[in-house]
Amino acid sequence: MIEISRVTKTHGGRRVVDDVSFTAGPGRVTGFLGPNGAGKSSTLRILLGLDRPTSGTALINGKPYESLGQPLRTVGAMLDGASAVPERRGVDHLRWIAQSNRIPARRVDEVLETVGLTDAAKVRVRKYSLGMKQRLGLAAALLGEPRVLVLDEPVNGLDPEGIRTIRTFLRRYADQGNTVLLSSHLMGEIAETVDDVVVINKGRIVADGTLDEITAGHDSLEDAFFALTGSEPGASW
Ligand SMILES: Nc1ncnc2c1ncn2[C@@H]1O[C@H](COP(=O)(O)OP(=O)(O)OP(=O)(O)O)[C@@H](O)[C@H]1O
Repeated sequence: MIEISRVTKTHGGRRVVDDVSFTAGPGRVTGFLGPNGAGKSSTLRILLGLDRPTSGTALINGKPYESLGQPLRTVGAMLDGASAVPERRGVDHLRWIAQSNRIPARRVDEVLETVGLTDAAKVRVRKYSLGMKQRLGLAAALLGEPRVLVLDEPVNGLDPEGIRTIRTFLRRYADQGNTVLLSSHLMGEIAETVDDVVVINKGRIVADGTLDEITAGHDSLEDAFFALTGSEPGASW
């Protein structure tokens, strides 16, 4: 369970996150949607303890990230899929994370299998395609068998097959009772993946509900999004 409550973040006097509140619950895939610069990453960074809010609270299973005993066992995060050292082999990247978080080495093989990277495990990350880097990022997020997943733009740059793979995985993961929060500015790709939708624009939440509630009265999530954010197709993304 993720609970964001009245979070505000100010940079140089400007509110880039402005009184943001929403929850993401177990068994659901929640899409955190908004145009570029809307405040998605800033909010997720606060949730994951990488930045401090100016005010408000962001809790994972009732606790701020800093108070989680073994954070990787509670929440898996992918903020940028390509964060591994390019000269490292995929398997070594995962082993390093496992070791430094006291996660058993057997998990490395398991998550490689889960994301379909077993055959590429010994290839250096610099040779990975974007989709393979995203899979590696997901594998790292899954190492600690967390019940909560937070993914920033997980389908960005993926081809349709890569998007389908991630979508199928997240659906299954949520169906097992886990909590999934993912951000995106790609409405078309996300509509088929999410159960709940939170829309942020210029730092403020402009809509929050189930996919059906948000799209009611519109032809698609994309149309709803443009109506809610007042943006034009292609204007900012
Ligand atoms: N450290 C910082 N100092 C100043 N401004 C910042 C800082 N971090 C973020 N911002 C600004 O806050 C706003 C929100 O950025 P953020 O990255 O959260 O948006 P986003 O919705 O994730 O968009 P994107 O998809 O483009 O990353 C932007 O205008 C950005 O320039």
